[in-house]
Amino acid sequence: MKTYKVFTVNPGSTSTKIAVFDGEKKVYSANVSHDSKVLEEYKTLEDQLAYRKATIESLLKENHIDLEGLDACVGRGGGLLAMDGGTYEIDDLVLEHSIHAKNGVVHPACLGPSIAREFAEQYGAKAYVVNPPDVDELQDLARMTGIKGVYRNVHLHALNLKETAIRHARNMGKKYEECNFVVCHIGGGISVSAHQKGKMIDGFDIVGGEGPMAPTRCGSVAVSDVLKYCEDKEIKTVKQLCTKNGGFVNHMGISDALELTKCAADGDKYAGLLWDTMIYQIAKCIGSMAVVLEGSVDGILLGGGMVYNEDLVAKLKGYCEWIAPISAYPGEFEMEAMASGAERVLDGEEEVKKYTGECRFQGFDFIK
Ligand SMILES: Nc1ncnc2c1ncn2[C@@H]1O[C@H](COP(=O)(O)OP(=O)(O)OP(=O)(O)O)[C@@H](O)[C@H]1O
Ligand SMILES: CCCC(=O)O
Repeated sequence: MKTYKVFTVNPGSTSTKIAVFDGEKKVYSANVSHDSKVLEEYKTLEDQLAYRKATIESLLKENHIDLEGLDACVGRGGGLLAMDGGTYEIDDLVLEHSIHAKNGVVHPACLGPSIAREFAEQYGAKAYVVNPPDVDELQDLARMTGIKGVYRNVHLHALNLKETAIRHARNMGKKYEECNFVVCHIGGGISVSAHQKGKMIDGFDIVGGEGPMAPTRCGSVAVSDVLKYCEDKEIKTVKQLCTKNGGFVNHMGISDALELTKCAADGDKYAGLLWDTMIYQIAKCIGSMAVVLEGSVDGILLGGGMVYNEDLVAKLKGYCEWIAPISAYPGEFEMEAMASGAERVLDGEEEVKKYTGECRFQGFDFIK
C-alpha cells in the first residue's frame, strides 16, 4: 500500500504546530514559537502570514527537514461558513473566506489554509483543510429556537472530536459511520457533541456562549442574567466572556486548569467549587447529548488536555457511566487527524469535498 508524505500546520495564538507524516508515522513535529511582540505589530491575521511562514521555513531548514516529494499539505482551518464534515480542497474561495474569517470568528487557525497552500504550491502537493471548527452537521430538530428567525449553529473542536470517534470505532472493529457516540473535547475550550452514524448531529456553540463553563469561557447563562449583567457594560466586554475571559479567568484570574486544581488541592474552596461545577456542567451536557441519541450510545469519549486529570475522568464516570462506557483519550489527535483526512482522500477511501461558500443551513423553506 502506498504511504503518503503529508505536512500539517496548526496555527495557535503565539505558536504554530507543524508535523510531517510518512503514512501514519509522524516523522517530525515541532511547536514553532512566534515572538508575541512581533505578532502584536500586525493589525490583521493576513498581515502575520509571511512572518509565520518564514519562521516555519527557518525551523525546517535548521532541522534539515526536506519537504521534497510531499503529497499533501493540510492546514487547520476556521472562519469558513457552516459546512459538512470531511476533507476539503483549499481553493481560492477557502483562502478568501478563512483569512478574512467570513463567519466572523477570528482565530489564528484561520491562517492554516493560507500557509498550507503556499507550501503545497512550492512542493507541487495537494492542499486540504480537514474538519475545521466550522463543521456544522446539526439535525433539523437541533436548529430551532424559541425566537423566530434565530437558529442554532455550532462551533466545536470538530477535528479532534471526529478523529477520536473514528479511532474509537476502529478499536471496536467498526466504522465511525456504524456507531453512535457522545464525544467531548475538554481542553482550553470544551466541546460536547452527539455523533450519530458518522454525523455530528448536535452539540453546543462554544464560541457563542453555549455549553459548559470552561477555563476561559462562561458557558450557558440565563438570558435574563446576562441582560442584567450587561446593564453597565459594553456588548464587546460581554462577548469576550464567551471565549476569552469567562470561566476560571473571570472568577479567579486563572486560565490554566492545572493551576486551578493545585489551588483546590491546597484547600481553596472557591477553586474546588469552580472545578466541580465545570465537571457537573460537562456531565449535564453529556446527558443531554445521550438523550439526543435516544440512549443508543456506543460510548462516551473524552479528549483534550484536561482529560489527563484522573479526578475529572473519575467524576465524569460517576455521573455518566450508567449511560455508556467512558473512554479517555487525554490530549488531542489534531495533527494526526489532519494527516489521516488527507490520506483518506489520496487513497480514494473518501471523496475530496469542494467548499461551496454558502452556509450549509439556509433556513426552512416552509417558514417565511
Ligand atoms: N493533569 C491535569 N489536570 C488538570 N488540567 C490539566 C492537566 N493537564 C493539562 N491540563 C489542562 O488542560 C488545558 C489544556 O488543554 P488543551 O491542550 O487541550 O488546550 P488548548 O489546546 O490550549 O485549547 P483547546 O483544547 O481549546 O484547543 C490547560 O488548561 C491545562 O492546564
Ligand atoms: C470551536 C473550536 C475552537 C475554539 O473555539 O477553541
